[in-house]
Amino acid sequence: MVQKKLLMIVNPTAGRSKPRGPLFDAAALFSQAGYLLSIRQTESPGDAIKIAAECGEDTDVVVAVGGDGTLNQTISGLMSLEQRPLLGYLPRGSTNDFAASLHISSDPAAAADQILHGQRRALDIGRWNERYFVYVASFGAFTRSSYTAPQAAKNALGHLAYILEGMKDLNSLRPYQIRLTADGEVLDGSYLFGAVCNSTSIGGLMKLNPERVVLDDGKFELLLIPSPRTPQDLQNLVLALLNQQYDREGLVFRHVSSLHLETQEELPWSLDGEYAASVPAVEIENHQRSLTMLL
Ligand SMILES: Nc1ncnc2c1ncn2[C@@H]1O[C@H](COP(=O)(O)OP(=O)(O)OP(=O)(O)O)[C@@H](O)[C@H]1O
Repeated sequence: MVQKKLLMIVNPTAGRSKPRGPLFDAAALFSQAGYLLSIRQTESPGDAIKIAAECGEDTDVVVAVGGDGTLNQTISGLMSLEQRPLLGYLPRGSTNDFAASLHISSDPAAAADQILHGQRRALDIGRWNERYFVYVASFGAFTRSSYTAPQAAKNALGHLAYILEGMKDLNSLRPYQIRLTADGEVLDGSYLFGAVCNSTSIGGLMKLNPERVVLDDGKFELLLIPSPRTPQDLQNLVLALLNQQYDREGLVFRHVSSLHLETQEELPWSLDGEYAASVPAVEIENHQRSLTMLL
C-alpha cells in the first residue's frame, strides 16, 4: 500500500510567544495516523508560496502552520497547481479570524485531530489580480496620517474599529474616490472602507449572519462604507454597523462573484492581512470550490 503524504508548512515567526511543544504533539498525531510526514519551515517572507507550489502536487495533504498570512501564502502556492492536495490549518497567529469562523481549535493537537477526523469542506478562493485571498480582501479605513504605511494596511480592520470607536473627527477620515462595478452593477463613489469577504467574522468588528455566508457558493460578501458628510451621518453609520444593519445609511452590502475597481488614488489593500500595494485597477474573481479543507 502506498503511504499517504502530509506536508506541514511552518512559519516559525508566527505565534512566537506560544509554546512549541503542542506542535510536536500535532506532528506525532499525523505520523501515528499513518502519514509520511514532512515539515518545512519558512525561511523568509513569502516562502510558504514557493514551498506549497513546489511540493503541493506531490503530497496528499498540506497543513499551513502559522497566522492568516501563512494560510494565505500556502493557498496562493496551491492555486498555481493543476492537482491540488487537501488543505489543513493549524492557527498560530495573533488574530486568527478565519480559523475562529471555521471553528478550528487554537490548540495544535486538537486542530490536528480535526484535520484527521473532521469533514471535507470545499472552499471558494478569491483571485485579486495575480494574487489570492481566502477570506478577505479589503481597502481603506485609514486616517489621513496612517494610510500609506504597509503595517497600517495590514491592520486595516483594527484601524476601522479604532476609527469607528473614536468617531469624533470627520476631517481625519480618509475617503477614497473609486469606480467600482460588482457583477455588472455600477457602485462608483467615495468610500472609507471596502471589504470583499468569505467569512462570518472580520476583525472582530463585522459579524455576518452564518446563514447568509456560504463558503462555497461562488459568491463573496461585499461591504462598502460610504464617506459620511456630517458628524451625524458618521454617527448613524457607526450605529448601523454596530447593529449589523449592513443595508442602511448608505452602506452597500451585496453577494457578488466578480468585481472591477479603478482608482486614481493611492489605495493599499490587505489580502487576509497581507499587504498589497496600490494599483490603478483591481480585478477580483471568485474561483468556486477551488480547494478542499479538512476541518
Ligand atoms: N522565516 C521568516 N522570517 C520572516 N518572516 C517570515 C518568515 N516566514 C514567514 N514570514 C512572514 O511572516 C508574515 C506573517 O505571517 P503570519 O500572518 O502567518 O503570522 P502572524 O502575523 O503572527 O499572524 P496573524 O497575521 O494572524 O496575526 C508573513 O507575511 C510571512 O511572509
